[in-house]
Amino acid sequence: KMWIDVNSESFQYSLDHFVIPDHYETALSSVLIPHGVIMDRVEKLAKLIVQEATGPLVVCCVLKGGHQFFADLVNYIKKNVTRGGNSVPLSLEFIKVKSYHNDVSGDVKLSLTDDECKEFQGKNILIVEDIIDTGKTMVQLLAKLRKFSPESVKVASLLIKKTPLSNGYIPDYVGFAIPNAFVVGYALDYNEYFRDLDHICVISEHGKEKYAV
Ligand SMILES: O=P(O)(O)OC[C@H]1O[C@H](OP(=O)(O)OP(=O)(O)O)[C@H](O)[C@@H]1O
Ligand SMILES: Oc1ncnc2c1N=NC2
Ligand SMILES: [Mg+2]
Ligand SMILES: [Mg+2]
Repeated sequence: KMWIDVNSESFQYSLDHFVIPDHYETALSSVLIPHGVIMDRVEKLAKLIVQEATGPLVVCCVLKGGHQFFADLVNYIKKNVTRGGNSVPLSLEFIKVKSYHNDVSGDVKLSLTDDECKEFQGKNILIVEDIIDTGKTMVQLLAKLRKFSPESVKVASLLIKKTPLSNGYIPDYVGFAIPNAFVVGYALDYNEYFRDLDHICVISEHGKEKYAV
């Protein structure tokens, strides 16, 4: 199978079994993916990506939510070599995309100037995202990037959500498929809260009310 399928019944851990920042204790309902498991999966994704790399990569972080996965993935990529024993030269790009208010997807706001896009022309791009939920962000981002005729574009997303709202987009590399719940932590936020939480957790109803905007 391409990814680890997280079915909510057998995978949710009690908050009591992990170190959780005091300031978030009452705003979370469970730990879905502990930080250590995330790191072990990211290490494997890095190995797969390097094995399939055919030359230098432009690794593109989709801010803000993608930053932690991007940082850890790039660190692991640097430790790997291709099947032919070659290391993979990397250059790094950062683009900011925003569409969520509370736990609802709105208009996708893409801050990508044409100058920045010139960096992508004729290059092998790896887009790094935290989650594919409805798929709106990625479909719109890919449409914009394709206009700058890159050599190739691949997408790595740590998570994909099993939601009826999905437009069916599936990335090239996926860490975990998660249940249809709003998750936070490992740079995933709810109105900018929880990015400072290491584990991927399910937000509680109290947390949604407490941090609603
Ligand atoms: O598949 P979709 O339904 O489009 O949702 C996924 C996107 O939404 C979130 O970004 P958000 O708008 O919260 O901005 P952020 O990355 O700054 O948190 C997330 O980081 C993905 O980029
Ligand atoms: O579950 C989620 N948690 C945080 N951010 C997002 C989510 N789904 N789309 C964006
Ligand atoms: Mg995002
Ligand atoms: Mg967000």
